[in-house]
Amino acid sequence: MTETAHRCGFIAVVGRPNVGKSTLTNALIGTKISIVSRKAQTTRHRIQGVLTRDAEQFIFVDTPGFQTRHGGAMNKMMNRVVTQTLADVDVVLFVVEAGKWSPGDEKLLSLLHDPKRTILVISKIDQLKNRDELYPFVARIAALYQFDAVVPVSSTKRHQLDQLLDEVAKRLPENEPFFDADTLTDRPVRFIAAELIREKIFRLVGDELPYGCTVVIEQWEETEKGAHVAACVIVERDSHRPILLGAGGGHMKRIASEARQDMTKLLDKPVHLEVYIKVRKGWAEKESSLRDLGYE
Ligand SMILES: Nc1nc2c(ncn2[C@@H]2O[C@H](COP(=O)(O)OP(=O)(O)OP(=O)(O)O)[C@@H](O)[C@H]2O)c(=O)[nH]1
Repeated sequence: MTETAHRCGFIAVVGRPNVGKSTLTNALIGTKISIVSRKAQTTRHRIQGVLTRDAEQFIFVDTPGFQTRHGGAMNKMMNRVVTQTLADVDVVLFVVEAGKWSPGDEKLLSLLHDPKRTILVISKIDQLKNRDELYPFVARIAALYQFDAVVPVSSTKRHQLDQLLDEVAKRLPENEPFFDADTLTDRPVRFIAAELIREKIFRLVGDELPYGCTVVIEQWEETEKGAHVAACVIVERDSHRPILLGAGGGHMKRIASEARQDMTKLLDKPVHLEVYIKVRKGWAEKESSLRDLGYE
């Protein structure tokens, strides 16, 4: 490949809770998500978002939570999952809050093992009262681990985000884009919200539920303080309803709760979410039904 070859790869953002991982990821990729979540799940990683530039495609993946609270076997197992994810991606962004190094950071650091692909991101630098503190802080962490690069950022003020992307880009492998531009969307949040519910359904009961399932947002009331969303999951057969509900409605509760959490992050405000199930027999075959649901 030539020097100008296209680059594409997977990136994991790790750090202890509250260091600003989600804010950073959202600031980097915006709300551009892949509408091929169904397909994406069959790969090793769960795709969180994709950023496409002329010469690079950045695919951000979810990293399972790092566990320090549970001891023994549980802890070991969780940490193995984290280590595995980090070993599978092309670039790791290790996020540490400016001026705040803690035992939690140190534990997580011990799970990293390929320094060539790991960038130390110092977050929330806008909160630092004295910029002179930054250098000794970085030096202290860099002494513990051989990071490949260090980039201080502010996600809220959008400082140094392009520099960070440039550092990531250099470390992505030469690949053609994995996603076509037209499978990526910055369609309105309502669409993304429906997509989030659909994604949870596929993750939880995708194997048991045939293709005939769609999600329609029926009600959307949003104020500065919060949002009230009512969504309807349309299935093809009566027999699909209990699959979706699960024992004691457990599946549906989990789907709604996880989707609500994601929507809260997306909208950055509290969300009240109601999810209903409707059976519309044979909807997938009926042209008129498809038009009702917004498909042309
Ligand atoms: N001032 C400032 N605050 C930030 C910045 N980035 C994140 N924050 C704030 O830090 C808090 C935590 O941010 P999150 O992005 O939720 O952190 P996280 O690491 O994803 O947290 P978990 O989901 O708990 O792991 C929020 O209140 C953010 O608004 C930044 O660049 N500057």
